[in-house]
Amino acid sequence: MSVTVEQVLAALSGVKDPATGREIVADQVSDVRIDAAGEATFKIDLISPGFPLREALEASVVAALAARNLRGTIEWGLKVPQKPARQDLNRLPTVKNVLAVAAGKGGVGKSTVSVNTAMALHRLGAKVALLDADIYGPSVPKMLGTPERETSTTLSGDRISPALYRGIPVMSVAFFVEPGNAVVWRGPMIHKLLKQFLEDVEWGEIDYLIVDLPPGTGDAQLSLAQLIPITGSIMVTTPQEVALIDVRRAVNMFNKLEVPVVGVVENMSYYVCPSCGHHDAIFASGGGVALARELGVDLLGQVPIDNKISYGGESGVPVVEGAPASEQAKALTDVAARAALALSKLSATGPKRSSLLRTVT
Ligand SMILES: Nc1ncnc2c1ncn2[C@@H]1O[C@H](COP(=O)(O)OP(=O)(O)OP(=O)(O)O)[C@@H](O)[C@H]1O
Repeated sequence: MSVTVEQVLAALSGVKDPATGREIVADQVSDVRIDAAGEATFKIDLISPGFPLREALEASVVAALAARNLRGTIEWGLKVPQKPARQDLNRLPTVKNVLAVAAGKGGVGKSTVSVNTAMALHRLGAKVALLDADIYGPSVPKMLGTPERETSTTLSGDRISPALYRGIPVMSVAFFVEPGNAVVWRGPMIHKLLKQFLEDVEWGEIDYLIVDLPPGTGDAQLSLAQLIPITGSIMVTTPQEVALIDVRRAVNMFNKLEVPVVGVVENMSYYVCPSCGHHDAIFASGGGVALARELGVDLLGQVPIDNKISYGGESGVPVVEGAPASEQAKALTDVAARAALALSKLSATGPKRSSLLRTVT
């Protein structure tokens, strides 16, 4: 008996995306076709790259078809949802989502997480760009090595094309500020420069613009977070309680700005003994887990302290690119996939604010 396109769609009609709870036939199933042997093939667009719930979705699809004595071949695609329209988001009309990477204090690995998140999502098939807005220590270009293309202005002079590193468009304060002159540049000039990055840069069609914010919660951070149309933010911390206090302050800032905090990354979580593989919590343990619970957000991952990661930063080849099969790269790739999923869920289902506003004054 030959199957029809209508039968396949009818079978799939009850299947829901486990991330959003919405029926996939609404806008994720396309291109249903039946070959000469009567076998069905169709495309399902996932809402985020490296989709951790893909197996669950696949199982529901197979079960729904089997319930009607049907079978089919799935071709997986990627369609990242557009963030909900907000007035200030018009500044970046070709960018679907802006993910800010923030930290309560310096040196916790915020730039390392930014660069590896961008690289990991790029490797998973998303269109990614990276904005280094860390006015105090713009380190993104150094962490990415030599650019394939430098930044330049267009012939008309009113548009800027970003530099290209490993296939990722990048803009950085470092391209315009001599390292020793950063102090002179702070304040209104930096603000103006970043405004230009948002309004005059030809980012192209982008699923996720990753923004490396400066650490802390001072006036500079506040004005940047207001300037940049952030869809959601992730907080990078180390496990010690003293780092966590600063994170709470930073989360409070985002809450005041109504920017959802989508998750916490605990960096330098543990050390893996290279001889025996034992995991040692050299600083403290459980801080990130407790913080995520307190905020009512996901713990996006615990990243080990490891010289592969620091070497990746020093050498200009991020660990997710240089040693993709390593435990360290997998931990960082998981962080990226979970952050992307959280953002896509926000865009697909509307924002949910962190509960911190209720718990911290
Ligand atoms: N998980 C890790 N394992 C080993 N080294 C790490 C790890 N994370 C970060 N580092 C190293 O720690 C240093 C600080 O990291 P990074 O520059 O990413 O921090 P940051 O929070 O962005 O700092 P800043 O406040 O200067 O912007 C770098 O030398 C980096 O390579």
